[in-house]
Amino acid sequence: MAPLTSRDDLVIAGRRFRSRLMTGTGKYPSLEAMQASLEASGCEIVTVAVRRVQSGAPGHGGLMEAIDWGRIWMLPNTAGCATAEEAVRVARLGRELARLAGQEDNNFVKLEVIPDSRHLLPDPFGTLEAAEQLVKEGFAVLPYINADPLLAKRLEEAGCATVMPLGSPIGSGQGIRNAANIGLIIENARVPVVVDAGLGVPSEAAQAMEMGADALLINSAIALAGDPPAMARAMALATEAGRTALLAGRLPQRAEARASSPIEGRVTNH
Ligand SMILES: CC(=O)[C@@H](O)[C@H](O)COP(=O)(O)O
Repeated sequence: MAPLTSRDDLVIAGRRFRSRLMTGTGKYPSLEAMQASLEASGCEIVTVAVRRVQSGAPGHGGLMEAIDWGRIWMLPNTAGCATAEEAVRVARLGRELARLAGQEDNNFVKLEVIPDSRHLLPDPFGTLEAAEQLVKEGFAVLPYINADPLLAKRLEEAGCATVMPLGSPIGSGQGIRNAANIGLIIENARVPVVVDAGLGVPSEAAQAMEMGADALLINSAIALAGDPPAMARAMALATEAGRTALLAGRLPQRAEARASSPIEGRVTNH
């Protein structure tokens, strides 16, 4: 484990980031609230729904101009794609979007293949198929998946740059509902594990980082908070607190109490 004094960067596909909190751009009450929140979060990676930007969906007009792409690394995502074929097509458009933002060398894509509009759960088969194709095309693929340790391993073997297991369904704010499986993914992964979706409050962000997640992606909990920039800051602090605690090493849990002060030599009446 890295000593606390050394730099503790997140490295994805050879690119280094100081911040371990990624954010999104959807659901904000205004572009100004989004800008202030990105600033307050200290994030360096922001995911953008390629289809929504291209179609100028509500809240997405002016989005490209509202973000300082000199500072923020774009993570185009394939939200709205129900099949592998669609996702591959939208990923290619995402690469163009990053170029338009001046990021010529950006080959990142957050792969989402989601046929289920009610629970927004990803299709594991379509995700693997699309990931294999995109890796062949030179993308750094960050796949959004259910917390399935075997799928995570298959995606890593296929050459994905990270795996992104969901804590609970997108936008649900239910926190980490599958801690045991996320723990197994973390234990076995040789690529960064990014817990994506469902985190509702900072304590859940800290929990995921304490478990050993390498990074988090949080959108709804920030965008839909009463005060989005304040929540963005709280999430950033929690992400850092969780990471620092992990590196510090926790007190072993015990079944029985242990006195905080030494009991030898104390003055007693008996
Ligand atoms: C923005 C994004 O790419 C999603 O994966 C998702 O929206 C994140 O989940 P929450 O909105 O639940 O944080």
